[in-house]
Amino acid sequence: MSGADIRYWTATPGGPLRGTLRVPGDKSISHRAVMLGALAEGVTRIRGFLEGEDTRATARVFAQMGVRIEAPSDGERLVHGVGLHGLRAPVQALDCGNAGTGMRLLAGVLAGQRFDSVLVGDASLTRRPMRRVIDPLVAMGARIDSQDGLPPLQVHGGAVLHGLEATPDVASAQVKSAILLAGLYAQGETAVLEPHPTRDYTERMLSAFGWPIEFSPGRARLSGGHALRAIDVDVPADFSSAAFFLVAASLVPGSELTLERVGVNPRRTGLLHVLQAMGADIEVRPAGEQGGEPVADLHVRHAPLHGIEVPVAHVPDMIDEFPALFVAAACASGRTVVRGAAELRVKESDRIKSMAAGLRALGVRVDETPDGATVHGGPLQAGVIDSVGDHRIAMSFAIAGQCAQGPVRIADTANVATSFPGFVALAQGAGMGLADA
Ligand SMILES: O=C(O)C1=C[C@@H](OP(=O)(O)O)[C@@H](O)[C@H](O)C1
Ligand SMILES: C=C(OP(=O)(O)O)C(=O)O
Repeated sequence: MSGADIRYWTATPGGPLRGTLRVPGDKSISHRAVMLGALAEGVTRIRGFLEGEDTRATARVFAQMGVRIEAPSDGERLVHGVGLHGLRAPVQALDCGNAGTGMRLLAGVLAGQRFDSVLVGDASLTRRPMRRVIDPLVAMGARIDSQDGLPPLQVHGGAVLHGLEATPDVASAQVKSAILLAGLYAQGETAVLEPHPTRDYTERMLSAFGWPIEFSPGRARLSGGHALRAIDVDVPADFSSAAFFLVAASLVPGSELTLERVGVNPRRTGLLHVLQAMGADIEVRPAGEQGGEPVADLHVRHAPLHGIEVPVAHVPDMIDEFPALFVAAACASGRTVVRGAAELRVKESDRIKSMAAGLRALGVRVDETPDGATVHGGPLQAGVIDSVGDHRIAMSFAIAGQCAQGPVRIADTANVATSFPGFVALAQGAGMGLADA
């Protein structure tokens, strides 16, 4: 990106956050709804689809393989499924943009096709490790080439896949999902036994699309040779997007905010438990089910936070929320210790390094470790932050700016559109001091 293209935000304390907000649709569910809708028989109607760059990239990839996807209104998609074997060979490389989820799950789908394909991504995605999906898929019979386990991935068509009992070392829903999606095309049974349970959206959605699957936390098992039948998918609001507002309203005196109909799958709500343990006042008001997922209105009021040792068992259930947690920790009294979170180093950026650098620029002491950090709460000063093109880093420092003693200027914020289009307007509407300049 040339200097002239870099977008900046300026975050300043704006006063209490108030009102009722609905954040955009869940990213993980939106990716999967397009994928399974494309491979199903019939027309899948998606409501609450995340209009983010990551999920739109996934929709474009399936359009390149002959799937008709209509967008009758904002957040709505009609996916005209082509059936499990109906995808067509793409003419060009399939561009997943910034999305690890898109690329890793697609690798599983493409491993079972008759045609060759190439998966590419942006500069950040091109640095992210793919061996974690390549190795189990190759063990199932797939043929995938890469340079040192990094994108682009060349997926060769016509491989005969067989089922496998996979025991990945890393707790990753993306790895589990890639294996299960390849398992749809495999002979025999495919099982995944995880080192720690991760989000189970692929399992729940396969079942809703009529594919026989057995699953329980940390375990999933299915066989090839069935069919997917189109359904309607009503996507709940994304907990990871709501997280920024949970932290901001907890930190800013006088705040009282309700986040409506947020997906509260237990594999996503680790931050809720951790913030509550730090003293946050968050009430979870169950609001039934949406798209087969539990949803709740989250009512948050300002409360003073104190540092804690984050229980390692919560780490996979809050993996995308650590940047926001680091800000909560910086504004809390005492120390917050994070361990067992080495996965943060292989996200859109090295999120331990990016958050430590940004917080230090605001005068906060952060001691990094290979798998976490200790954040010492204290006053935040004015400063300039580089988001390094990582959406969650940019939004986290917008929250930090609400508690700082002077303006926090954040460089390179355009990437927020990957997961949270409309963040600035929603944040301003809630009362945050945030200028897109
Ligand atoms: O399966 C998914 O939709 C996701 C899984 C997580 O990644 P890992 O599987 O790498 O932990 C998460 O960080 C990502 O934002 C979405
Ligand atoms: C890690 C993330 O997404 P992905 O892996 O899909 O790029 C994220 O959204 O924080």
